[in-house]
Amino acid sequence: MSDDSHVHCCATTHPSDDLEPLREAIAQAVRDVKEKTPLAQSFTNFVTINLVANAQLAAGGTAAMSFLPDDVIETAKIAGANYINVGTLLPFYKDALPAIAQRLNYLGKLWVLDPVAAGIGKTRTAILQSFKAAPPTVIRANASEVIALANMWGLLDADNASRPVGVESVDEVDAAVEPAKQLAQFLAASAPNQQAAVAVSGKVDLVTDGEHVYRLPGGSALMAKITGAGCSLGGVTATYLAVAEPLVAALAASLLYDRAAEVAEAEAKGPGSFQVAFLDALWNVTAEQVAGSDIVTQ
Ligand SMILES: Nc1ncnc2c1ncn2[C@@H]1O[C@H](COP(=O)(O)OP(=O)(O)OP(=O)(O)O)[C@@H](O)[C@H]1O
Ligand SMILES: Cc1ncsc1CCO
Ligand SMILES: [Mg+2]
Repeated sequence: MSDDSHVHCCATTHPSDDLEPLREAIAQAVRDVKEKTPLAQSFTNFVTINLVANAQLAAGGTAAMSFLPDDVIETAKIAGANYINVGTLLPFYKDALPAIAQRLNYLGKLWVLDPVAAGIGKTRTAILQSFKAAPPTVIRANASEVIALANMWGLLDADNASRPVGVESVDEVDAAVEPAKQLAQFLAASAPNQQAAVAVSGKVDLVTDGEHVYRLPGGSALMAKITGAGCSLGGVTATYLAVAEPLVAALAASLLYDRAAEVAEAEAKGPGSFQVAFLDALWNVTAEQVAGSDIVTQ
């Protein structure tokens, strides 16, 4: 068998590559969530809060949504991981979110950040700035948000211009490779076991632990036609973070989303039926399908 045919055979059907240990850890994370039904707590936006909870349940976990600091901290004590999404802000968040992040970090509680609309508004900027001193373990965002946050935290050189973006990405995932690596390295430096990850969503998703970069092709363009695809991916990433290390959690969640989106697209007539089919597919996609996905490391 030539090298070419070997690569073709195994990348597309039954993978047998040097990612085998990582694939086994991803499969184990998917199985563990289905078996252990871990609780991941969310402090998230009002637009997509229902989809976040339903996606966490469909992946096999459980959900709890909280906003008041004492509620968040008490729930964090019984949750496996936590999720903060700054999509819709209220005045009290300006003090509450920095205090919550500090307390989570002090207690050693892991959390995932979705810096929705990073760069927009003084309040959001103050909140996201404050997280630099009490960082999450995983960041899940679109490319524009990753670039904006890395800039805000002073992790980039002047070449990477910062500008505010809305909730939709205006950048390609490839433009966020270096910002994502810088962010992951920064998170890892203050993380338990020095392990962290950044997941950048888009047509081809990208996940990095600060050292390695993994590109995840596939999914469906219809994901951009339902609100909360990204927000709920952050929530499901927290569900996996309750049972797995950050890199494995970020990969498992992003790959589950890609496979489930493909199943849903085949059944959907439009965005409405797509969202319903997508939730069903989150439930039905197997650990083997997730772990057997194409993962591009070049
Ligand atoms: N063109 C596309 N093709 C395939 N998958 C896509 C596409 N665009 C987005 N996705 C998928 O949609 C999910 C969310 O990614 P997206 O980049 O839209 O997040 P987002 O901008 O933060 O979304 P939101 O803030 O609306 O929740 C990911 O699973 C990603 O792979
Ligand atoms: C549409 C929208 N507006 C604030 S948060 C949100 C959900 C997608 O990020
Ligand atoms: Mg988003």
